[in-house]
Amino acid sequence: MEDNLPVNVREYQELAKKALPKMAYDYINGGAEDEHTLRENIAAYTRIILRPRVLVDVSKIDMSTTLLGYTMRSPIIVAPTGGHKLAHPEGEKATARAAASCNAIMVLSFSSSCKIEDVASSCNAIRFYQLYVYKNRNVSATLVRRAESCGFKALLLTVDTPMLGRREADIRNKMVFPRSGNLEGLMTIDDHDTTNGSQLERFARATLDPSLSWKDIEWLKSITSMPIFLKGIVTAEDARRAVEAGVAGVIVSNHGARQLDYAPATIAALEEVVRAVAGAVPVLVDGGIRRGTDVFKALALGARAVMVGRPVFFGLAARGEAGARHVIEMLNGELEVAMALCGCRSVGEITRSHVMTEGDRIRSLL
Ligand SMILES: Cc1cc2nc3c(=O)[nH]c(=O)nc-3n(C[C@H](O)[C@H](O)[C@H](O)COP(=O)(O)O)c2cc1C
Ligand SMILES: CCCCCCCCCCC(=O)C(=O)O
Repeated sequence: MEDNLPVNVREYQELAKKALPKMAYDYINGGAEDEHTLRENIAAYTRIILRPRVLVDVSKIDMSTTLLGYTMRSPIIVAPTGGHKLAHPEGEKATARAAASCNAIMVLSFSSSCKIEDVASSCNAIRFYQLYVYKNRNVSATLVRRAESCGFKALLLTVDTPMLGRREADIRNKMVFPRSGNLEGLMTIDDHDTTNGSQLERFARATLDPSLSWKDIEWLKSITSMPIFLKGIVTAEDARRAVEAGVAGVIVSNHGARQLDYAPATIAALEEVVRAVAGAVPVLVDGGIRRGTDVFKALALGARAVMVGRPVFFGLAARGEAGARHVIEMLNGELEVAMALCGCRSVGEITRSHVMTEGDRIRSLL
């Protein structure tokens, strides 16, 4: 057993910063433009207060929850993040093993540095696949088919990235993204311009399909039988359209504040989306979750589950598979304590009355 293991996500972030080259750390940590939304994703959680309930028998806490009929040990899912080989040579295979050992669902990114097949064979687990749509639809369709035949159980279509947000640290660092084995034989990336800006941004501009629109959900349904979630919804209007389009779930996400700066903090947008969806499909949320209490707050505001991005990446960078696993376990442990101290024995007992938002405080003064 190592001495002085980190005791929270913030300490993992510090270790990751020491362990990684600047270009990699800045890519993982950074957000778009002024990084206002990046700060707000975290700050908005700090403005929500918990309302503890006492004298409840909490000798048994059950954090399990279900999604699409799958039972998870806790409502924490590993968010899709690209390029895990930036953090560790084993890349997404290490993250997949970490998630599987915690019985947590991992969403494999379309821009993963390991092949879909290698991640699938690295260990047994329920996994979802995240999709971007390329201008060459056949490439995306092929990757979807490969994910489905590898046993992935759901598809998360990321809808907030018709083009890449301006991540100024990546532009400054001339960010170079690890090659994805997934594109071998499907697409060649000829980028000889090593002098200027972010290579990832150039590649995204050359390949992502900015014409993707609501009508393409039908196309996606026609090429897969996996249930489809839309990732990147932050308004009631889009949430209602998503339900009308017949998706299996909605993910309140601003892409970890890497796309549109001054988009709302996700925890601030969650209730609006939950109300609009009105129970038709499960609502998930990601962005800024660094504590078990954050998970608790998201569930109290109506999320079925949460996804966690950078914290797991930091764990992987700091201590490989063991670090990624420890991050998930720490968040689980913190959630368990939060539930006990709020008098909740199961996630079903976490209710809106367990939190007080800024809006609640203002309304109580009127
Ligand atoms: C380094 C990094 C890479 C990411 N890559 C992807 C990706 O390939 N596809 C995607 O849909 N979202 C991607 N995201 C966004 C995450 O899925 C998620 O929305 C976000 O990380 C949640 O915020 P958090 O990091 O504060 O937990 C990425 C985020 C980071 C930090
Ligand atoms: C194999 C590279 C695929 C590039 C597709 C678009 C770039 C997305 C990069 C990952 C991402 O979403 C991020 O936030 O970073």
